[in-house]
Amino acid sequence: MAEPSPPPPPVQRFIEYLRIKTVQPEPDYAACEAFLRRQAAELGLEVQSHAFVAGKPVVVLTWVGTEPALPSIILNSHTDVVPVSEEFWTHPPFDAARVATEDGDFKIIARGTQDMKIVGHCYLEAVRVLQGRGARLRRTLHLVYVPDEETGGHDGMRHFVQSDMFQALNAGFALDEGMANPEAELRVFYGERAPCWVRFVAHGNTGHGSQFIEDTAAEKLVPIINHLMELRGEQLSLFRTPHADGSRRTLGDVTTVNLTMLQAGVQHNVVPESASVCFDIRISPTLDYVRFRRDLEALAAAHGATLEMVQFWNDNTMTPTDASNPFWVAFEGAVGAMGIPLFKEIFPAATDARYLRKAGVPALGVTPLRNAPILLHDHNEFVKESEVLDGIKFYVGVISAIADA
Ligand SMILES: CSCC[C@H](NC=O)C(=O)O
Ligand SMILES: [Zn+2]
Ligand SMILES: [Zn+2]
Repeated sequence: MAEPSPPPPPVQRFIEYLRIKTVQPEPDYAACEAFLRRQAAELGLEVQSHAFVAGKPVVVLTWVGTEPALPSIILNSHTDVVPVSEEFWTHPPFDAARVATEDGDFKIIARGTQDMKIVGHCYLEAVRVLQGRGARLRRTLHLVYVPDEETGGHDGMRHFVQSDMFQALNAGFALDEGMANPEAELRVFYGERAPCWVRFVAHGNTGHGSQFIEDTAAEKLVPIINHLMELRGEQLSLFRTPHADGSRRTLGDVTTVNLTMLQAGVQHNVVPESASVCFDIRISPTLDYVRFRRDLEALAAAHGATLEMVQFWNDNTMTPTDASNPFWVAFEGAVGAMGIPLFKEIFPAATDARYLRKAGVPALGVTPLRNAPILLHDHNEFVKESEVLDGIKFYVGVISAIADA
């Protein structure tokens, strides 16, 4: 059989990015920064890098616009990827194998292809295309590469948005990640659900497992668990009920509740002195998060348990998707001109865009993968070569429009 032709240069560079092991919990950020600096040098972009936490750099590549006093555009992406269970992969997850498909395309198989190196890579390639055409954009572009999104952004974007370095960017609008869609529309995320990770802890009487011990730790947790499971049931029914106009509800429209950890006990015949239960709750912006938090506190108190807020995001700023937002108008126009249908949604999980929105920078979450399986955090994550090349064209159109808005 004939050797397949080598990948086109933009795909070759994508493969190079994917081979850098920026995998949690010990991402190789040094190699990643070196890669980004090489790209910036080729493209004549200015580079700023600052590690707010040792060894975890935020790298900003800047293409100055013709009107640098205007608010700038942030093109954000995280460089870290989630761990792999290598035994479930058909190809080593950091080889970035290029495998021919029957329809003449290729699969690029690697951790981070969808989440979200395709996005960070396409930003750079789009700049390369625009520069090749001799284009000049009005607004300054900042390609921002942040660490540690996958662990909540606490060591990356959280510090960055509070920094002078961020203030100096004078950002007016941002793009960040979205999610693939098995359907034909491009999903565009204009807000996110607030992550709320809670732990209820109860203490109680102990004794021999053969007795009627009263007021035990575990039984204090039972009504708490029941209450939250009831809420879960209500929200699940709501999720399955279409909107009044017949359109289906998405996860972003409802609040999900999952019991994720339970702990108690030392031995089968010993009534445990303490017990704890953890929930991963994602609060829809349709719910009042301040009141929700108070209700959880009251629930714990009513049953003699303590409540630990492991994560609580106290903001639900949404990016306007109407004529009041000139960047939305430009985005929607550019996407429409490419003949791509849009589907507006609230992101079900948490991305770094929440820090940007809270800091006052309107942000949209987009990953240019349509008619494609959702593989983020999954085994055998891949994108097709044609999707990378189409993604570059997508950002050429979108970036030109929003940078001239
Ligand atoms: C609360 S920070 C956790 C962030 C994480 N983001 C991506 O998966 C998530 O679980 O949504
Ligand atoms: Zn991501
Ligand atoms: Zn992720």
